[in-house]
Amino acid sequence: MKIYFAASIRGGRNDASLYQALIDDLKTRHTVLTEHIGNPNLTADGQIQLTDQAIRDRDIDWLKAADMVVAETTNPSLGVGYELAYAEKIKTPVLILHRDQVNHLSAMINGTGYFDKIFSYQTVADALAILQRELP
Ligand SMILES: O=c1[nH]c(=O)n([C@H]2C[C@H](O)[C@@H](COP(=O)(O)O)O2)cc1CO
Repeated sequence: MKIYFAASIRGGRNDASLYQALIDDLKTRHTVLTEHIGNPNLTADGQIQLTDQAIRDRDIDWLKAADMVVAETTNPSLGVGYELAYAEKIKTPVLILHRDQVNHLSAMINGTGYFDKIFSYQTVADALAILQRELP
């Protein structure tokens, strides 16, 4: 499957190594369109070599091409919220991973019936087990 992995960039990069671990696992079985999100050298400035319009248009093209969106939502991100709403509009299936012990997922996501695969997890190993079970 082609997977659009969504996670925080300008919202903050504290979980960048976690994103990398999730992407590395998905890549063993699927194609990840947004590999850059796990890049440890990508800071909260974002992809400054591109214009914001180029980032947005490229990502929407990838979102339209994706079979599935996988989002790690613990670190709040406006961009991820936008991508999730877009996925809902174009009816792309979504899987959400969130660490409830860190914060509560936005009601605007948790309260949307379309998002019916929301998994709370604690450790990286838990998250990897969810991905391996749900996206074999
Ligand atoms: O440089 C970027 N590259 C990029 O692909 N994005 C996309 C992919 C991420 O899933 C999402 C992150 O949004 P934000 O930067 O608001 O946290 O937006 C966002 C930025 C910067 O906003």
